[in-house]
Amino acid sequence: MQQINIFDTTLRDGEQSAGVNLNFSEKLEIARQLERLNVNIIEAGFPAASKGDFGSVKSIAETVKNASVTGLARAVLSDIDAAWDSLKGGAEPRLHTFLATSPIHRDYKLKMTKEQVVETAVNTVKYAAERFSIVQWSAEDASRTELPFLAEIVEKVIQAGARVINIPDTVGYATPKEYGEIFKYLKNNVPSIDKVALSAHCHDDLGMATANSLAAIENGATQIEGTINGIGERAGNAALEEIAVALHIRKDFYNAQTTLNLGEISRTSSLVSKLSGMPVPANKAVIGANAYAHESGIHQDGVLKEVTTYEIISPQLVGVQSNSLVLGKHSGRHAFKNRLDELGLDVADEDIKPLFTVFKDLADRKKEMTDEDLVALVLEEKLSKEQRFYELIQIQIQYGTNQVPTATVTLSGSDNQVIQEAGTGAGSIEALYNTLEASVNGEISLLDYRIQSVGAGRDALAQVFVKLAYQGVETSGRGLAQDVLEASAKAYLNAVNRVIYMKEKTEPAMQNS
Ligand SMILES: CC(=O)SCCNC(=O)CCNC(=O)[C@H](O)C(C)(C)COP(=O)(O)OP(=O)(O)OC[C@H]1O[C@@H](n2cnc3c(N)ncnc32)[C@H](O)[C@@H]1OP(=O)(O)O
Ligand SMILES: CC(C)C(=O)C(=O)O
Repeated sequence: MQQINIFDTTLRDGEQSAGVNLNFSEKLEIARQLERLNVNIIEAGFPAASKGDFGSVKSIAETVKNASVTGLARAVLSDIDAAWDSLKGGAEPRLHTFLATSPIHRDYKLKMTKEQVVETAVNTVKYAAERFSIVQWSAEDASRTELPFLAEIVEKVIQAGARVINIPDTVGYATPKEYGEIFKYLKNNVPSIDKVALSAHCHDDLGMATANSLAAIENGATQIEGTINGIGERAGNAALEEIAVALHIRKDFYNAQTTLNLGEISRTSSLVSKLSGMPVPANKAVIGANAYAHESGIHQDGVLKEVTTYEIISPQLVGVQSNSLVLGKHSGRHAFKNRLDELGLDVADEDIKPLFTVFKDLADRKKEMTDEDLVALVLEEKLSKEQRFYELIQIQIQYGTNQVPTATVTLSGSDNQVIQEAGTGAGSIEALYNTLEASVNGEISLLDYRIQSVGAGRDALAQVFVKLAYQGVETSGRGLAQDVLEASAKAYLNAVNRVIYMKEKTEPAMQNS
């Protein structure tokens, strides 16, 4: 199986993400985590860029023991000197130097002829090779470079002492087929190519960075450069976690492997996201919050029956604790029942169907049904099933800052007779409760009223608790609904029903005694 070296540039190209600025201790913390992840090479920064970069490359080189540390330098002697001064204390001083080769960069940016580009690259690689044990040379914008010229300069820098040749798709322009063909071309047209390792460095401007990196592996690359979470200049770099997991899951196809400790991926991703301030999109491959979450009923049913029906990566592989079946409006009965069982809610089989109907109705109005919602729903249904005498059919409340609040309620009472009442109050709840009191026949004193939201968010369910005295009995009631007024009405009727239920149960026994 082909061994693929992982070159992590989170601290260099990753830090080139707009808005990201990592301080010294943050860089060191990331470098230590990259060591735990077991990457092979850490590009710690661009020593000539600033004093801060110089200092952090130096201390990372001196601290990290299980990975080779490198720094970037232009084809400029003073850049190489700065890199040497920062890296020479490390175990294996290694330089990454680059010069653009494409006509656009030669003509407009560098203002150099082909000959000048070759001469500069060769001279600086020679200079670097006298100092560093390993020199990596990158042909910036290689994917937009004339192939014969690319082959020519690559051969010359190898002769000058480069040990690794990197072929960047600097602006994320290449397609996987084209990018793979560049590696194939170099393999066939550079006489000394077998003396060096070939490296791929892809950007994600067209969303093809991972695919391009894998295409390079198929065509002879043995080193892959990228960043954690794919952060980096513009649309970012290739996401290393995606490439490593793709190689692992599809080893049957790629026949290649990395040394990465895949179980550290989730931790590394969270650390980089936290310190860089770059959130990971929920749908991001491998490490997104939704990567192991199943939302729809058909998928959830499949996963419950056999997890591989819809899961090709086991979450534990990358250090994620477990998958999740998110309950919502797309969920089905299997997942619903499974979650109730997991929560230890004892629901008889015949009660699942009506409960599921209420669940779907609520889920239609909420983004996600939480465990708290389910517990509240089951308790509510159990309670109202046992003690239902008056049932709420409909309420309508009118409230305006300059008008008297008015409530209209429709209930069904014993023998399914329909009761309709209207009333007013000082506030919406009082209008509602005055009207309910008139509907249920008999005086009611409200002793306590509390409202609580179930879960967080604007779409949280409302749970209302009341304590009241009715027909000489004090009791409590609870109501759950999306709306606070509906929950209030349900809580009130729940308490009234309890009193009637208690009286019905206890009075015959009293009469017989
Ligand atoms: C594709 C990549 O990601 S490459 C890495 C990009 N990263 C960075 O640029 C971050 C660090 N950079 C910096 O801090 C600064 O740009 C520095 C310190 C390197 C240079 O700063 P300045 O001297 O002010 O130059 P400035 O950045 O404005 O322009 C870049 C100069 O380098 C030249 N240059 C660009 N690439 C190279 C190269 N590989 N080799 C030699 N010269 C180069 C440009 O042509 C330009 O030269 P000019 O001044 O003669 O026109
Ligand atoms: C310096 C090189 C490797 C680079 O970052 C690029 O071309 O994107």
